[in-house]
Amino acid sequence: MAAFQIPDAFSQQMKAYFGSETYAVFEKALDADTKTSIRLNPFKPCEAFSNLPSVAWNPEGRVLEKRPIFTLDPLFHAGAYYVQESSSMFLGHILESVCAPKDGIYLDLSAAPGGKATLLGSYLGDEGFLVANEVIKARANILKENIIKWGLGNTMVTQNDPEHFGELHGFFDLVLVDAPCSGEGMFRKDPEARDEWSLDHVQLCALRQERIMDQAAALVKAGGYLVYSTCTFNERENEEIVKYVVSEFAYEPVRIPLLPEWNIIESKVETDEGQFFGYRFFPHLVPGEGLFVTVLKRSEDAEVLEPRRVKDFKHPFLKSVSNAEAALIQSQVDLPENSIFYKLQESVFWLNSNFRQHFEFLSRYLNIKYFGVELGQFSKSQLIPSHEWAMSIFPEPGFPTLDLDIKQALQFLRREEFSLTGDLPEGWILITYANLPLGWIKNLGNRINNYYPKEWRIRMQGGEDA
Ligand SMILES: C[S@@+](CC[C@H](N)C(=O)[O-])C[C@H]1O[C@@H](n2cnc3c(N)ncnc32)[C@H](O)[C@@H]1O
Repeated sequence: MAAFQIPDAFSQQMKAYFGSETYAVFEKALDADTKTSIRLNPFKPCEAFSNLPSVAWNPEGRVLEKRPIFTLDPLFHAGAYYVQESSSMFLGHILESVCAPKDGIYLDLSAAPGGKATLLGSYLGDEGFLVANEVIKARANILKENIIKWGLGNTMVTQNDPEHFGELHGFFDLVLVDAPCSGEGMFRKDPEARDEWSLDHVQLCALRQERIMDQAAALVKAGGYLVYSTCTFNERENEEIVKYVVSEFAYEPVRIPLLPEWNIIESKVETDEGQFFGYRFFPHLVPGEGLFVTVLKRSEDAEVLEPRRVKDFKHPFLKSVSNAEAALIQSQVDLPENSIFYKLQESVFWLNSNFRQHFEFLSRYLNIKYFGVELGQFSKSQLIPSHEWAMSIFPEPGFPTLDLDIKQALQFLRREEFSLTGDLPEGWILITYANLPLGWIKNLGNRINNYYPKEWRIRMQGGEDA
């Protein structure tokens, strides 16, 4: 028996959905090669991908001719792009179509590794604020790393179970639930997913999705949006969940405009509350993976929770920064006017002060793993810059910059020793590749210390000839 066969019960289900003839085309597509795509970071512009075709529904998406070794591309480590299959990038089209408020507070409830969270962050830019949450600790760490690399400073990474959001009903302008699912849409990209599939697993996933939606649907404020997606085709985990949500909460349908050549299938979901819409991506019709997504609008008479003012901010780990310390930071670092600072352990963090009240309110309930931009630590009144700061889109004025070629950049990313010729100033130097920051070195005169984080260093050899 061949490895990773398509399960019989799955074939029957899909035959019933498509009919035998279309099913045969669909099944064939499950064994075809996938197309690799990336989504560019609009705040870290680079020329490298300008000649590649865009993803049809997302101008920041690019379709690659073949899959490169991303580990050996310094631009990948610089956060210039995120590797994301193209169906998932439809979220960008949804945000634009519904004119989701750019100055809103968004929540991505199941955000790791961060594909959709970085897309939401790009959309919000410096106007809005995103809570990117992941319940599983190891996955929350990966999410944090990806948010740091994306570098926008508009995101707070939390590690909480959806149940922990119970005090935040009506708080968010938009909530995304990209739910854990039976993964039928991954049968092409990840054939092992076929072996993990069973009807029992589908049912287990659906019940978990209902539990997650019991929490998530309550978190959206009146007039806000709930976006629900899965990477499965199963109606039990898709259309049935839409029916479940609208039977429990007051939501209105949202219809997203499509171009016929995109080959995205609109699914009409008939409920006791009227007709709702879902969008289905099938591998024989689109270049990306299988996906289902729906958008619902919370009724205007639902609740709205404004963050209550926290008079004297108190938190077990997070401390406010005194006016004197804030002035010292501002004197050494050229940051936007709307800046506020906090200390976590010994590190100083920057946050957009427009979101101070929201952040302080959220910090009462959520387990914070990262937020804003970690700037560094003070030593004798001097700020020792952090790697997180180097990865952020804030300029690093006052620090000299050195742009490396591909060979040197890979040596830097491997934390290998390398020599640099020319007149280098002593002290901290920001290392860049194609003018995008990669991290810090410190020139001590007789040697150079490489401050690329040990846990991020690349172990793969090669790539210098790219
Ligand atoms: C499909 S993935 C999310 C992918 C992510 N949105 C992205 O675009 O990169 C689903 C996530 O839900 C998380 N998860 C698992 N069980 C969960 C639960 N009970 N509640 C919320 N999230 C859960 C998983 O750990 C996983 O990271």
